[in-house]
Parts: sequence; structure tokens; C-alpha cells
Amino acid sequence: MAYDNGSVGGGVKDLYGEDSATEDQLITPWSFSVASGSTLLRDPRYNKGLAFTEKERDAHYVRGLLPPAVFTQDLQEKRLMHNLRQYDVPLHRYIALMDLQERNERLFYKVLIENVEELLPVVYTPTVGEACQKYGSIFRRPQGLYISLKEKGKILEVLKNWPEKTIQVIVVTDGERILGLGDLGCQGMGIPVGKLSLYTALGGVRPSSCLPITIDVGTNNEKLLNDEFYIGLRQKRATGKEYAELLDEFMHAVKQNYGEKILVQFEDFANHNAFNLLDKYSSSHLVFNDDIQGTASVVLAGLLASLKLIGGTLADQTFLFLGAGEAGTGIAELIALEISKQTKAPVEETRKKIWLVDSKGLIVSSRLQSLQHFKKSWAHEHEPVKELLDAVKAIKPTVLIGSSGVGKTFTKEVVEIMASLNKKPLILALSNPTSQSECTAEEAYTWSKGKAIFASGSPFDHVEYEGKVFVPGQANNAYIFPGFGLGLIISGAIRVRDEMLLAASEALAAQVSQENYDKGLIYPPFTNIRKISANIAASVAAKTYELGLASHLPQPKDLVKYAESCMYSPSYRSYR
Ligand SMILES: NC(=O)C1=CN([C@@H]2O[C@H](COP(=O)(O)OP(=O)(O)OC[C@H]3O[C@@H](n4cnc5c(N)ncnc54)[C@H](OP(=O)(O)O)[C@@H]3O)[C@@H](O)[C@H]2O)C=CC1
Ligand SMILES: CC(=O)C(=O)O
Ligand SMILES: [Mg+2]
Repeated sequence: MAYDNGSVGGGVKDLYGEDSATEDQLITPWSFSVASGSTLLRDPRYNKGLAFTEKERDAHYVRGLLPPAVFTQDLQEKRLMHNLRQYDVPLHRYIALMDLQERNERLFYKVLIENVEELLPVVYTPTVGEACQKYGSIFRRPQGLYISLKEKGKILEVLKNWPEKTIQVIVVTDGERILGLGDLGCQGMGIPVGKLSLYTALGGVRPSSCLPITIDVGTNNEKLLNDEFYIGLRQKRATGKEYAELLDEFMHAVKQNYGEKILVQFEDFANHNAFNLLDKYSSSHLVFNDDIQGTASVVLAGLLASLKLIGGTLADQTFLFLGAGEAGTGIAELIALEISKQTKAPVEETRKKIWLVDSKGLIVSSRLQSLQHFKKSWAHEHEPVKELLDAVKAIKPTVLIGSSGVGKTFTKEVVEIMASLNKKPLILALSNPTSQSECTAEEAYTWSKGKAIFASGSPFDHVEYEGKVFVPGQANNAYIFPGFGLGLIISGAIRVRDEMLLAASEALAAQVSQENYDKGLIYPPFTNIRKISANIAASVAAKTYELGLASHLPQPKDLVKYAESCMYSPSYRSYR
């Protein structure tokens, strides 16, 4: 269903009829000239491996360059999955998948979409974390765009070097807080690449309109600075004016090159820059910080869904966070906004049942003067408390959320106290990758004697405890950003607002079925993620229209159907 001027297939204009073509309609594989022969086989966008038909082999001069067999895409997928499963080491699976992405893009996305539960932990957390740590050693072909201090003054020219001209989403990092692994400098590139592959696989945004970017301002990671295979600038991080000027040049160049509606997703910046960047550019650009806003939206969705299991309303809960950075304070603020929306109480009031612990202990009013600005609203009246365990005893939370980036911090005592305080304690261990998870699923279920409702940032396997199978959920912003971004794109949004995040949370919570609840799940499985993303996109787009921030007019009647119709399909096209 075309909406405006053939705008289908990931939301950009379908100028060449590639996405609207049915299987029996012919399209031209083009680069700057028509790709043929070995050039065609080496072009990941058009390469089909052994799936070129006899006719295509003649017409495109590839006869003899391929063995005689003709495989369907399904058979290629089967072979790929078979080969991937031979690797015991997750990093080897990651490398194999990146090679596939560089070789045969449509097959990569078909494999990822159809095996999403199995492959998400490979292209995303936890394996992408290890890949970033070893990025220099496993480096083969460059992916994404690198903008370093060396490019200061010519960032616009660098953007123009990127081969694709119609870009809709940029995911950008400066590599300073990669998952819970800290400063990985330029090697953080694995994160924008991985996030954008999910934009396509989970949200249906066309790969050619996604641009991963790493801004390299140096690294303070001594290990990397001394690593002969490190791929980034070998210097300490630029800060202050030098940093701000580079980022400002970048943000201006992006808008100049791609226009007002380019979505810039900030990812894995350290919190001393993340809040400022979001604040600085949210009134002039379409920006979204996934760690602050996407995480908030996914956790709020899980909380709304969890009420079916733990009982009461959101306002009835008491929340305690371990970690008061981007994720922690971002989630806390969105919870407060949702309670305020539901109860009409002012947000200053609704914040009062939300408590946060940072590396110095419970955030209380006596610490106000020394707190970073994003923590100040959470400094409630209370005597100082140093340890998490004592904070749990003092605050008596119904919900415990880990967003510290430090593993093993939800100890046996902490989980036991949560279980003694609550019939069904809700425990979210959000920190990534798995090594940084505040506790494991097994620990949460066994220490709480099967009482906990548990979800984590990185996936855990099912757990058997006293003859019962417990299925942990994955509380990860991957549920939100692909659908959220698609919603912004299809409505032609020009700015992001908190109301859109709330709309995304409510849409995700509404996707949790009774069957999921029966298993103790507060998120739907990722197997249905494209349908989930279409629903999130539709709700976000509807809110964007309602707020008067949409530029694609008129508003499509059925936004869910429209979102689905805009999604990129990875099936091979037939070549004339
Ligand atoms: N599941 C998901 O979707 C997401 C998960 N995350 C994960 O959350 C984690 C944190 O990310 P983010 O919020 O951006 O990081 P930040 O660096 O912004 O925040 C970390 C917070 O944890 C606190 N902290 C660190 N060590 C301890 C400790 N030992 N005890 C108590 N508090 C501690 C810090 O305290 P202080 O302020 O005093 O330094 C800070 O408040 C990461 O592991 C990340 O991977 C992030 C986004 C999404
Ligand atoms: C999931 C994510 O965005 C993070 O851990 O940073
Ligand atoms: Mg992140």
C-alpha cells in the first residue's frame, strides 16, 4: 500500500520500485552502473549467492562464476544456520554473521529475522560486547563511518563519502560507556552496527537508510592504548571545548546533509556527556538517547505488564534502583511521569516513591549539593544509607532494578530480603553484558524460592527450580528503539517528546499475552518482534500526529497496517 509518492519499504521513497516489486516483477540491480559479473557477486546488496536463476546467470554475466547448483533463499538460510551451529564459541558466530552481512545482505537479514531468539545474543548483547573488546583483532572490512578528531573541520565531507545518500537513522557512539564494559574507544563501533542491524531486522527500516557512526575523540583505556591492534586514535580522550566543538560540527553537518528529519540515536556515551547532548540538541534535532529514553520506555512497559502478576497499580509500588546514571534516572523519571499521568498527582510528588542508590549509597537530601544534576530530583529526605542491603531493608521496595553496570551486586541476602518483603518481588537486572548482570536468573529464582518475577538486560536460559520451569524475560531497549524509530520515520516526526515514550511503553505492555503471563513473563517473546514493532510504531506515530509534530500528511487511517507495509522485506528480488 503506497502512501505518499511510493514511500514504502522502510519509509523512504521507493524510487526504483525495488520494494513494491512482487516476486515476478523485475527490477534492476544498480550501483553507479548496472552491476554484473563478479562485481554483482561482490555487491552485498544484490548478491544472491547460489540463488541466481539460470536466466539471471546468463543475463548478468555470472555463468561459470558460480557452481551449477541453484539454491533457494530458504535452503541458503538452512545451510547457514547449520554452519553457525557448528561454532561453539559465540564470537566465531558473530564473525560469521558479520561476514554474511558484508557478503549477502538480504540473506543476513532473512537469517536474523527468522531466527531472532537464537541470533539476538550473537549480533547484540552479550556477544557484541566481546566483539567490541576484541574489535581490532577481529577487524576485517570496515563497517560504519569513523569520524575522529582528525576530521575536525571536514565532517560534512566525510559524511558525503558514505555511499548511500538517503539516510533516515544514524546510531552514533563515542565509545566511552560500551554496555557495562566501560571505555572501548573507537572499538565501540560494534554497538551502532549491531543496533542498526536490529533497526532493520526488528523494525523493518531499510538497511541502506541506516548509518552507524563512531566518533573517535581518543580513549582513556590504557589497555587499548597499549594494544598494537587498536584501531582508533592513540591518545587520551578530548574533553571540554574540543569535545563539544567536534560534536557540534557533527550535529550541524548531519542536519545539513540529511535534513531536518534525520533521526540521531545517541548510544553508549558516558553520562557526563549523554544528558548534556540530549538536552542541547533535543530542541533543534530529532534526537533520541537509547540508554536514557529507550531503556526507560522498555522498563516502564515491563512494569505496566507486571502489575497483572504482582498486583496493585503503578502508584502502589515502591521502587529501588541500584545505579543512578543514564538508565537508572531515565527509567525513574518515566515511571514518575506515568504515575503522574495516571493519578494526576504532580510529578514532584510521584517521584517520592522512587529511590536510587549510586556508588556512594542511597541518594538522600543531605547529599544534594554534591550530586550530579540528573540525580538531584531523587534526593529525598532520609538518613544516609551506604549499602544496598541496608537500603532494601530501609525502603522496603516492591520493585528492585539494577542499572549499575556492576555484576553480582544483587547478593543472596538482597534477593532473600526482597522475597521476605513481597509475595512476588519484581527484580530487574538490567546491566549488560551477562558478566555485568546484577544477578543471574538462576540466582533470582532459587534465592527467592521461586517467588521472583525476573527479567534481565542480557538473556538467560530457562531455570528449573523444585520441578517447575521458570522463564526469564529480557528487559532490553531492543524491544523499543526499532519500533519507536519506525514510528518517527513513518510519521515524519521532527522532534521526540516524553509522551511518545509513554505511548511506546503502553503499546509494548499491551502485547503481553495471557500465555506469556502464565509463564511469569512481563515481555512478549522476541519471535513476534516485527508485529510488536509495528504496534509500537503505530502508537508512536499516532502520538506524533496528536502532538502536531508529524510532517507526513495526511495521517494514514490504519497506522498498524501502514507501519507493516513500510517494513523492509529481506526476500531476494528477481533481476531483469
Ligand atoms: N537492559 C537495557 O536495555 C539497558 C541496560 N543498560 C546497562 O545499564 C548499565 C548502566 O548503564 P548507564 O546507566 O548508562 O551507566 P552510568 O554510568 O550512567 O550509570 C551507572 C550508575 O551505577 C552506579 N554504580 C556504579 N558502580 C556501583 C556500585 N558498585 N554500587 C552502586 N552503584 C554503582 C554509578 O554510580 P555513580 O553515579 O556514583 O558513579 C552510576 O550511578 C550498563 O551495564 C548498561 O549496559 C543500559 C541501557 C539499557
Ligand atoms: C542495551 C543497551 O543499550 C546498553 O546496555 O547500553
Ligand atoms: Mg546502550
